[in-house]
Amino acid sequence: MTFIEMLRNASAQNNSMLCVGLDPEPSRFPQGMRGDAQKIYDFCAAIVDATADVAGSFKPQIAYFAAHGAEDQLERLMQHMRCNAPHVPVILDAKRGDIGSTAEQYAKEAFERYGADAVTLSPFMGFDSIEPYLQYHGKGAFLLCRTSNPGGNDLQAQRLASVEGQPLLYEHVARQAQGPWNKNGQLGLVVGATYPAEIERVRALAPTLPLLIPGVGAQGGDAAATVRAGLTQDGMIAVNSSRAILYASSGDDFAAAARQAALTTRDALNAARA
Ligand SMILES: O=c1ccn([C@@H]2O[C@H](COP(=O)(O)O)[C@@H](O)[C@H]2O)c(=O)[nH]1
Repeated sequence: MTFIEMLRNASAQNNSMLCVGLDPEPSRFPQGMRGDAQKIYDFCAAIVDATADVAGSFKPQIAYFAAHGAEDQLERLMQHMRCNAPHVPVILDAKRGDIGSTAEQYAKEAFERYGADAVTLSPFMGFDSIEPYLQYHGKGAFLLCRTSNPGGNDLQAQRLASVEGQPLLYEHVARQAQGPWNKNGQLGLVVGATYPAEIERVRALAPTLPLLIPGVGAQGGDAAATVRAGLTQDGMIAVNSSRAILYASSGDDFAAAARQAALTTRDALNAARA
């Protein structure tokens, strides 16, 4: 099954456009685990188990594991998700971008070492930096397009004078991903929930691509505006929330609280469907 089929099936089965983000920060763990980087797997596995029937996708952010030398725990977590939530696709948020030969190694890391269903990529180095990921049949890749952070505009909103019609850089990325770059039919785009007008613009340029939309929850993006701007008949959305779910409680009830936060977010997204 391809990544896009998995995303469609999981979204339908769990009635969910919510992507549960896994950004484990030991200093924010509940009392008995606090500050202990050896507990990253236990913390994340508890969140996965509590949200497996609520999430349309999971998104571990690799930096939160690598910063603690916890890549082995990420491997175990990926295995845990495959066993305990096999219907939910996993998007490895790695934001890789490098020349082709190095990209081959990053693709191997994401899809062979970790067994991710999709990965996030920076398209800044052009198509040859994306191509190695497309060699993996059925695997997905989300290209950064209009990111959720305020500085995203520094480059992404610059006009490309060399391209016909003079689009903004993020508009050009959206067009390339919808068109000539989408060699395996599994490309998607990352667009921030903090910029609903840009989500709408990206959706107009890329009507059938899945959009990964971080920025609701801790970053304050509007869930309803996100759905109205991004969701269409042909275009799926995966709306990510990480900290607001992971740290809904700092007590021993953290997993139950995460589940409740995930349910509330999922229901808010569903309520905004047309
Ligand atoms: O434009 C982007 C691209 C990626 N992210 C990532 O999403 C989560 C957001 O976490 P919250 O706690 O829900 O704010 C995080 O992993 C970012 O690296 C993004 O925020 N914006």
